Amino acid sequence: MHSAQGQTEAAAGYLKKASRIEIQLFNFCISCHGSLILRFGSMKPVIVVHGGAGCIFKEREDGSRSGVIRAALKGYSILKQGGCALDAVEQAVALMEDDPHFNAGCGSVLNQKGEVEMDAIIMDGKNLASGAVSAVKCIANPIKLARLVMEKTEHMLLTDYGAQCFAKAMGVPEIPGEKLITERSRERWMKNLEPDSNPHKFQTDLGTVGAVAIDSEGNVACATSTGGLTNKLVGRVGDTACIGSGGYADNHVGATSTTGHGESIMKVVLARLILYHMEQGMSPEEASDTALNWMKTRVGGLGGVIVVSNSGDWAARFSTKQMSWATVKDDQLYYGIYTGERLTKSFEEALTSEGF
Ligand SMILES: COC(=O)C[C@H](N)C(=O)O
Repeated sequence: MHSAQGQTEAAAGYLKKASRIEIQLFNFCISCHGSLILRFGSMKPVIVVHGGAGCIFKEREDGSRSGVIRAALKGYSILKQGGCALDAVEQAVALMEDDPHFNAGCGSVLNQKGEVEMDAIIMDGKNLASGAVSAVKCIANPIKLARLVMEKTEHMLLTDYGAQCFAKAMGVPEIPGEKLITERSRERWMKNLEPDSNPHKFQTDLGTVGAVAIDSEGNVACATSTGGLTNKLVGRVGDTACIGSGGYADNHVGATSTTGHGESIMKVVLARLILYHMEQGMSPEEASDTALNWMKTRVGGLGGVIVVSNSGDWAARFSTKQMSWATVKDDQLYYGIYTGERLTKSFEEALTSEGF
């Protein structure tokens, strides 16, 4: 054992042993590129939510602000209790679907026929599993149905009648379509039908909802839900239901959820594009701005995004006039609606002021 070879063998043996010890001490994983990621202890959880990019009308501003804050608090509470990122994003989005201030679930905009048709997607960054529904009617929480598609089928996207049959089979209660329609969405629909109406007027104040999160295990997830565009053609499927456009999550990079002009988002595959920029070394903020700028210059589309990286860095960026968003990290809430606005409160204080 005094030869150089002997020493090398001894060192190799020691390393083998040491790495076995490390395996026992630390939670670790090997990425598909073969790099070893050691996680010392657990990740700090982070959640970011949005309530839609666009031009938020004054009458919807307070409701939209408080809706995203409540959703972020809900999601963060789940993460803080050791819950997983998937549960946090699903519950945060479901809360906003139930809130009539947003264009998702109850409060969804109406299609040309005056009906609600909703799209939703959820994705698990651990294994790239994803589930989506498009053009679904008469259910309260499309995001929950999307999760069932992910977990109970071998498919990734169910649409319209097929999604409705699946919902029935899963015991998801069917509700009257009227229950999803608010006074505001019906008024807009009627105004848009007037011959001299400006078809773009209400297209800017919509309110799609979304969430991204990282949990204490380092798993990321995203969820997005929408009623789509006002007075859209029956059967129109937007970006929200399409993997890579409305959202994407991959533990090797991070997670993102998008909002804005769906047809533009689909043309540049916005969610995956942001993660691609991050893979090339950009921060979540740089990647978001670069991708949003590309969408604007290449196809003339505006939108907004939320991002969390696999190291817990986050961003909420938009090229529209406004986007309501809220984040909780390190027990601190951050939120805003206007460009450059970043208000903050402690998590505990926010829980009390929101009546949780
Ligand atoms: C803010 O509006 C939206 O996000 C709409 C959604 N992206 C759609 O086109 O279906």
